[in-house]
Amino acid sequence: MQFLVGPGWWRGRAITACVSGAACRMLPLPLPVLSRGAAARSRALDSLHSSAERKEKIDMSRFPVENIRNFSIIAHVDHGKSTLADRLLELTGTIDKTNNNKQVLDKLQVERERGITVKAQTASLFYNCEGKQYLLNLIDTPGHVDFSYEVSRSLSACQGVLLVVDANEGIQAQTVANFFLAFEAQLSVIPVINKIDLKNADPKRVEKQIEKVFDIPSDECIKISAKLGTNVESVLQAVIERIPPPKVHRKNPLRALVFDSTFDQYRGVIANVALFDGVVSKGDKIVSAHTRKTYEVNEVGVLNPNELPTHKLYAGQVGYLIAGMKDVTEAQVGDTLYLHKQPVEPLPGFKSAKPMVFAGMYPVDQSEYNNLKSAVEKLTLNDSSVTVHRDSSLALGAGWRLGFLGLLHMEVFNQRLEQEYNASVILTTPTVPYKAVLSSAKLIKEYREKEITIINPAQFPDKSKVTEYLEPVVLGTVITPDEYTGKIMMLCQARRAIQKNMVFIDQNRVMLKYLFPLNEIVVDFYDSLKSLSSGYASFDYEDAGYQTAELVKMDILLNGNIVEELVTVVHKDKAHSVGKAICERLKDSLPRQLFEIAIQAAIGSKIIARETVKAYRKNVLAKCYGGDITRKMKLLKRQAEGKKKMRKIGNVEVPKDAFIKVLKTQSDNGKI
Ligand SMILES: Nc1nc2c(ncn2[C@@H]2O[C@H](COP(=O)(O)OP(=O)(O)OP(=O)(O)O)[C@@H](O)[C@H]2O)c(=O)[nH]1
Repeated sequence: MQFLVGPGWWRGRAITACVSGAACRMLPLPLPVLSRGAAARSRALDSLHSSAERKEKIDMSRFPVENIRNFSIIAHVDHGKSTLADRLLELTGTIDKTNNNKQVLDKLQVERERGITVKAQTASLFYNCEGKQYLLNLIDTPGHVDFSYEVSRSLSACQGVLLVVDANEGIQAQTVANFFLAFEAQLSVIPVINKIDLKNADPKRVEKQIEKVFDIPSDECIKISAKLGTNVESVLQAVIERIPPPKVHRKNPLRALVFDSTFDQYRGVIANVALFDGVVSKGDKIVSAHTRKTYEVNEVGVLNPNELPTHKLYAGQVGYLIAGMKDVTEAQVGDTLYLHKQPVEPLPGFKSAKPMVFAGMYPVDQSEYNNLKSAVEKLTLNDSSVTVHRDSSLALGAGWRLGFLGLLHMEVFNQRLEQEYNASVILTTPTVPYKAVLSSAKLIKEYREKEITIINPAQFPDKSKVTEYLEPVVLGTVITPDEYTGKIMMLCQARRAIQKNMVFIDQNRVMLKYLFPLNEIVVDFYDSLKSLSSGYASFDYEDAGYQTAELVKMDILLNGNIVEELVTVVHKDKAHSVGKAICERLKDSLPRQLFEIAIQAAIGSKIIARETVKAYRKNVLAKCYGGDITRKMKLLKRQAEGKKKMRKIGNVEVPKDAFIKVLKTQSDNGKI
């Protein structure tokens, strides 16, 4: 197998001496005023939040660097990250133990409705062990590939991870992807085999997979049931024993990394920070290395999991900071904050997220443009992996072309706009970022470069002006029970994929690696894979650059007129089937009119698919029995004029809601 980790990498990690687990007390760390158990503490915290006057705050200097552990929980989708986080919050007294604690860190409505984590969440836990007071900063991360940018950013604030693997499903595609994110970041990895209570759980088999694929000895795996709470204490002990404290210097000038941020309409930007050096307190004057703007810190604190103000934050700690940043551009994820009087070298920050799909977004009603603009700006602050370019369209007016990490990401963004900002939007057909190497001197001059990226199909240059087209490709990993391998290989072939590797991770599970054109997997590949493997196969992918491709621009025409919003770029071999699908869908959403409507898909001047909406011949004389002949003539003339007028304009009048319906159906169905 190609990417097994070399032996011994794992054992080199730092280990902090820790006392035996038996002596650890699973108690909440009592604050001076909050010492009567979790319930009292919870009540006290409520009052802390409600009363700005409250003086007693946690003294964070009580947590020296050696008593701090910063870690993320990473896993494949649904392997139990958020449930494990619930149990850790309960065990440390951060929340009361009740039967209602289900994925408490998944706070967004979209997360609760879809049952998935889309946003990484931080929680600081206070834990007493052998007389020592530990500060454990936990970050619960999403599992779906579209949100892996959240995972990689979260890892920058950590020294270790809990790699959770389902005891029944075993290692899946995102387990591998997330493990390598942690491995490349040189973090300590604690494998946790979860759901051992399941009837079909086979932790021994999963241990062997972990040993084979990640070279982690099986005796390092911790077997738990996060749902029932079985053996979860050992996870806390392992965090203390196996994850090293952060390497930081409190005496140095402040260096705080902004690794996430959210927007609160009353308090402005709330930046999640990891302190690499120094100390920050309320009242400090700080500078953003990115914008060079100076701010006064209004509040610092930790997330417990709600905001809990503190006097200060010290190097090694992870918390939040509010400093009157009102404009969304002021709080860049990856920025370094430092003290006004003590400039420092900024931290490396993050590679920016690379969008995989682009779509046009427009307000349903243009009068809503400014409201939508403000909503998009605020939401992109909470989700910095979305890229935004201004755009406009003849039919839909002013809007944006947004870049997303995948279709689920696009759907979630849309849902959040609707739910959190009450915004109603139109999304156009999603497209992947193609490239063209230009041959036309005129175009090269216009674009000021020879190779251009096309994120709007309407701007796809003609073949006569191009040396070659390039399409984005990804290296995909499929993990499946062996019995589905044949069918999956056929599916991959149909998606123009090239096989790169195949390896057995145990007696009956196969890991396949394929190079896929991104366009072929971004929409419905995952659904097809799930349906032909009865839900057992998993899929993940990573960017693998570009390859030459025979691409064509496909226009959709209504009675000979191009519909700009429905222009798509497709591979030459797929043009017919995609064109047919769009025409059929458009036919369903256009009302019949007084004349026939030809819906056509065309490549250049060649029509490749056609549907017809029959004319609705209104019998305007139906109510004129007998009667006056001049009245009949008048009505017939009016009908003819109506037809003539539409034809004369040379355009079909598409009711706006019908048009919106087509665009919405496309993105809802995700079929194109
Ligand atoms: N039987 C059993 N079910 C579990 C256990 N842990 C989690 N689950 C269930 O597995 C499902 C997924 O759990 P989550 O905690 O949401 O998983 P996740 O990894 O956070 O999911 P994403 O954030 O969407 O990737 C839920 O229905 C949980 O109740 C366990 O130990 N045993």
